[in-house]
Amino acid sequence: MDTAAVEVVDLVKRYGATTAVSGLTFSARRGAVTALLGPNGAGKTSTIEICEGFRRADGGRVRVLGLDPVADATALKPRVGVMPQSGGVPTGARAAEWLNLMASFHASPIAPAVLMERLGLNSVAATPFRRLSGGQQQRLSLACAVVGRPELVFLDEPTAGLDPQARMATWDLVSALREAGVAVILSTHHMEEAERLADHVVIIDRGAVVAEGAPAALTEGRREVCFSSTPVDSSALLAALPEGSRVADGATTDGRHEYVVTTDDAAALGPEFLATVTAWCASAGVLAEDLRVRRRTLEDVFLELTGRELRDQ
Ligand SMILES: Nc1ncnc2c1ncn2[C@@H]1O[C@H](COP(=O)(O)OP(=O)(O)OP(=O)(O)O)[C@@H](O)[C@H]1O
Repeated sequence: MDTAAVEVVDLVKRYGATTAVSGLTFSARRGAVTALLGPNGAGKTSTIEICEGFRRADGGRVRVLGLDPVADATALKPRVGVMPQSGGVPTGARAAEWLNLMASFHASPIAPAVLMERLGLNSVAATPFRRLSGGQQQRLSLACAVVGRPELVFLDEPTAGLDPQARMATWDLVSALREAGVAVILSTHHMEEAERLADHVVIIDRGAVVAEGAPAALTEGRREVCFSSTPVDSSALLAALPEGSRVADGATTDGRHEYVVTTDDAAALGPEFLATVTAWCASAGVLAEDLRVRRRTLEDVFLELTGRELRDQ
């Protein structure tokens, strides 16, 4: 039982000339929630589908519950739940009938009625899949993924497009799975989702891991000094700060500017750094309004690592 739930080493996946995954390495613990975060096209779905045994890798090594997802697919099937990004249920299948059928394939499933209730699907129990709303389709796919009490479940963007109530119900279910000892691998674009649910976050960009750790560890010690004022000479402020500092200058609609000052060396952003910023403001005759030292969020860290610009993949 001490093997990882999922172990991915130097994974490579190509589609023709596109390298979707290029040397990706991470591992996911049993009984923990691991979130894969990354911009569109980062390679999350490709990685998940290889772990699910739906796609073959072009290089590297993947182990799921200690087994090979393709060669050992039969042994893994009853132990692993899968919620794909879309589909997975025949369009004509009625919600409750399909979930009952999925439950019948497992030795000791969760009662389908309990899942239907928990995920707010009772009112559409007799509705064919194609007539469900997008959010209802997702919730039915989630129910199908977990009904067999899997040891490991893959959830590819489980809350994309869900309303706040459905998102909360999904988060509660993921937390309950974790408490029951299930390993959950989820891909998401929601930073709050990763921060609230994940024990371990893997930030992926251009097919490789750019950072990983517990959400608190990823933001640990990362701070920035923020203030607003009339426009200042930000390059002069930068020159007064230690090497590795950065000053972001954002104009606001009322003609004032929001300044965000930070440094690459997290340990350097202490009382002296703040004093240097305020001393410079004093010398330049600048009244720094709303001055504060802010802890950086996972979203700040994510954008810093993966960039702010939209990409043409
Ligand atoms: N079947 C395919 N054929 C060709 N290219 C593909 C295929 N599937 C994915 N790709 C490409 O591989 C890259 C990675 O895609 P992937 O879906 O794995 O990323 P992702 O991180 O899941 O993205 P998103 O957040 O948008 O779902 C993208 O450039 C995508 O266009």
